[in-house]
Amino acid sequence: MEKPVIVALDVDNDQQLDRILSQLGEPEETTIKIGMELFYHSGAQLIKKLADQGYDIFLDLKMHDIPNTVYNGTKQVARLGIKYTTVHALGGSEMIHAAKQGLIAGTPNDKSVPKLLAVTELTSISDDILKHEQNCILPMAEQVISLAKTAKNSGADGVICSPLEVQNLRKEIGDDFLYVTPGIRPKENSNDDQKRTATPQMAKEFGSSAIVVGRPIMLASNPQQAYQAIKKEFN
Ligand SMILES: O=C(O)c1cc(=O)[nH]c(=O)n1[C@@H]1O[C@H](COP(=O)(O)O)[C@@H](O)[C@H]1O
Repeated sequence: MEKPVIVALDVDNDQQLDRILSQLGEPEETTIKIGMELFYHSGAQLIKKLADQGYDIFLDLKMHDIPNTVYNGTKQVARLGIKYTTVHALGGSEMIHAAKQGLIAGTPNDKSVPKLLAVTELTSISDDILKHEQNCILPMAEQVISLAKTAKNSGADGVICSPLEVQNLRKEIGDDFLYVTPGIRPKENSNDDQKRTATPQMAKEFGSSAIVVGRPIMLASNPQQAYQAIKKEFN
């Protein structure tokens, strides 16, 4: 089976949204990511509408708050018929556990519980930022492993990390866990604000379970072509 190329729909208006969706293909075969930009613009109604059309939806709200607040937050998003959602692993084991419990409590009986993905270190964080701004004493590779272990032990279904970390994570944590990787840049694209990047081909070789791609598709002169090329390179 093809591994998902999750398209980050980072737009803030319906025209752009419709234009891009019309280029991605059948909803039943397409996974889309709705992040803060579109969710704060269009809200829960849009998520329900797209889920009803058959899209697999990754609702990326990166919750990071006290456990009680996150529990109540994920309980609400579980009602929307989404497939994945996110929290920051840095919120800690109690918070990740609460997020999972909220998802279980909020999922209607006829639906599957959304998969909980914990963001390790954002792909926009460099070694230098980790050391000098986050004052982290571990190197990036070890910090990501440590956060991923906490996530797994707290009930998360997978992590968000850079493709560069997946091989190590699979060795340390195993294959029964999702490794979803943004920071994807085909050779011809610039890195923008991303720091720990890889091509779709590298992500495939390193063992990413799925890749998340935004601007290389959204800003392409031909998004349909860019999406198809990335799918082919990753699978
Ligand atoms: O949780 C995410 O999806 C995420 C985590 C991370 O560490 N880095 C990261 O880029 N993302 C998201 O992945 C997408 C990447 O977008 P592009 O850099 O445009 O491909 C954005 O929607 C980010 O919010």
